Amino acid sequence: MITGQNITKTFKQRGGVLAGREVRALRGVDFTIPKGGAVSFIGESGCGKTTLGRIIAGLETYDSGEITIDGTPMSSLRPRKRQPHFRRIQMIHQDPYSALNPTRTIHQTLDAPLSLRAGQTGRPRSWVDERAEELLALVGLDPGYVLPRYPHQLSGGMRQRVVIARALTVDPEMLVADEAVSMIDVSLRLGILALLKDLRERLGVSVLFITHDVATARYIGDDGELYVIYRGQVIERGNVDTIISAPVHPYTQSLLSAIPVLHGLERPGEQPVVPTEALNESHHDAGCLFARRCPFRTDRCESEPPVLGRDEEFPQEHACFHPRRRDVVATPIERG
Ligand SMILES: Nc1ncnc2c1ncn2[C@@H]1O[C@H](COP(=O)(O)OP(=O)(O)OP(=O)(O)O)[C@@H](O)[C@H]1O
Repeated sequence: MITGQNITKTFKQRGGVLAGREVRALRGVDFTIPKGGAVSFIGESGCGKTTLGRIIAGLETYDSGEITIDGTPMSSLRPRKRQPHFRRIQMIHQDPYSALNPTRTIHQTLDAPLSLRAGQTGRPRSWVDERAEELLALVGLDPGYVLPRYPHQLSGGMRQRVVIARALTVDPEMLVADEAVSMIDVSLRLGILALLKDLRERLGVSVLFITHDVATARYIGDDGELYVIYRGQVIERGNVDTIISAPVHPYTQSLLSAIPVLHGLERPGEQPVVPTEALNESHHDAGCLFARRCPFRTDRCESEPPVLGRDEEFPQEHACFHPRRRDVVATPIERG
């Protein structure tokens, strides 16, 4: 199990007109990813979901907070001693082509980490080739066809399967799939999602999806948890089906709506949700971060920050003073 408490991260813009300006990518995020569980982080571009995924995978530092992997708080270890823990969390990036070395055959790509693993675990050399074939078969590829080939000789879907096979060489506890199907041909996406779902079921590996696409979040399993992130904060969290079928935060409602903006359905005549880019993000952090875009805001929202929590009325957690089921048109979902 992997947990995070109050994770914060601020970036300083390096170049351009905004050089020196601070970007609060994460403003105190808590999360729990159970063993074998499926969690999705969803939110619009720039909300901080990739930063959080990279922190969980040990690829990015964080300013404050604590990450605990299988009961061990990472702050109790020196950076070098953290590596073996984070190695068990493998990231699958959106572009499988750039993730693979174009000058290496798939055999060479898998041989390196497997040889290392064999050395660590005292296995014979013959195990390396056997395991490479086994892993390729596990991800739905024909080892005989794939092993001698270079990445450019494979389709995008095949390449992403190779990336997943490579991630499996270290017997990971968790796969972090960051928009893992967004650059793959639409016809092949479902196959990759089905594979991740299958690996979860067969190997007990947990899967973290980072996506802006609600259908992806939902596909992985109806026991999955959904975290809706807005400007570095989790604003709604709970069972994926519960949130998708009955979101209570106006931001989630606007995100799930088939139409690009949520009109003031509850209070006709109110202004619709304002796109983020229309706002100056640097001010108005005193109250709810969504207040200026929200058609349901009141004075309280402008001055007091709502805290993520559960009340008696709704099963999911939310950070809103005016949670309510509203009649939004959700994106149609197809689940295999
Ligand atoms: N290395 C960096 N240096 C400076 N700012 C950064 C860096 N990485 C991320 N940011 C900023 O932090 C914020 C969160 O970025 P992040 O990539 O985590 O968001 P995201 O929700 O994953 O967006 P996207 O879906 O577009 O990848 C953004 O404002 C982004 O510009």
